[in-house]
Amino acid sequence: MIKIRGLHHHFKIGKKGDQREVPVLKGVTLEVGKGEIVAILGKSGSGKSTLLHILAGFMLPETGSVMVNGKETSILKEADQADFRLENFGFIFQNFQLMPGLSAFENVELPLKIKGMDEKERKIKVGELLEKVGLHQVSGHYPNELSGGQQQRVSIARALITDAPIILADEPTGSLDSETEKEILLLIQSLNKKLGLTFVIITHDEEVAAVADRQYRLHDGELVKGGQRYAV
Ligand SMILES: Nc1ncnc2c1ncn2[C@@H]1O[C@H](COP(=O)(O)OP(=O)(O)OP(=O)(O)O)[C@@H](O)[C@H]1O
Repeated sequence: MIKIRGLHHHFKIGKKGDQREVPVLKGVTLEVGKGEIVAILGKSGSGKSTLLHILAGFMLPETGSVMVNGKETSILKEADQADFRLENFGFIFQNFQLMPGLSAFENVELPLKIKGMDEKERKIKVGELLEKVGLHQVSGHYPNELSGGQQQRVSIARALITDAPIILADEPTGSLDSETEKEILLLIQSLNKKLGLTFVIITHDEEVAAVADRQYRLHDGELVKGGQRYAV
C-alpha cells in the first residue's frame, strides 16, 4: 500500500548568503501493508512531520521514492497531488482542526461537498458515520460545545468520510487526557479491524505507538524498527 525508498531530505536554515544545510531524513525506507497500523516514534525535531508531509505529497523529497497504491507520488503535478491526496488519505491532527462555524455534522460533511456529492447521499453517509464513531447525539453541536474527545471523534469521522484507505494521524491524542486517549486509541483499533483501514501514526508517546502492529523510531534521520503491539 505504501512503499518509501531511500528518502533523503534537508532544510536550509539561516539568512541568504549564510545558509546552513540541516539533514533531516537520511535514507528512510518503509513499507506499510493494507490494513496495518504503523507507528513512527521520535523525539521533537527528529523529522516525523517532515516524513508525513512527504508521504502525503505536501512536500517533495530531495531524493527517494514514495509509492502509494502503486503510484509514484513525487512525480504527480500539483493539481493531481490534491486529487490523489483526497482519494487516498484522511488526516487526523493533534488539535483537531475543525471549522469553528460548522456543526459536527457539517464538519464531517464538508469533504463530500467538496467532492460534489449530492445532498441526500451526503446526509445518509454522514449520519451513518457519526453513529459509528458514537456522535449521533451531538451532531448538531459546534466544536466549542464538544469535549476534546468528541472533537477528535468528529475529526476522525471527517478523515473517514471520503472512504480514503489510508489515515495519517499526527499526534492524534496529544491534546487529550489519558482516559480520553484510551477511548480514541480503542476507536482507531476498532476502525482498523472493522473497516480494514491502514493507519500511519506519528507520535512521541510510547503508549500511543503500542497500538500499532509495527513501530519504528526516527533517529538521526533513519528509521529503526522496534516494539510490539498491545490491546488498549
Ligand atoms: N520549513 C523548515 N525550514 C527549516 N527547517 C525546518 C523546517 N521544517 C522543519 N525543520 C527542521 O527539521 C527538523 C525536523 O522537523 P519536524 O517538524 O519534521 O520534526 P518532528 O519530529 O515532527 O518534531 P515535533 O515532534 O516537535 O513536531 C527540525 O530540526 C526542524 O527545525
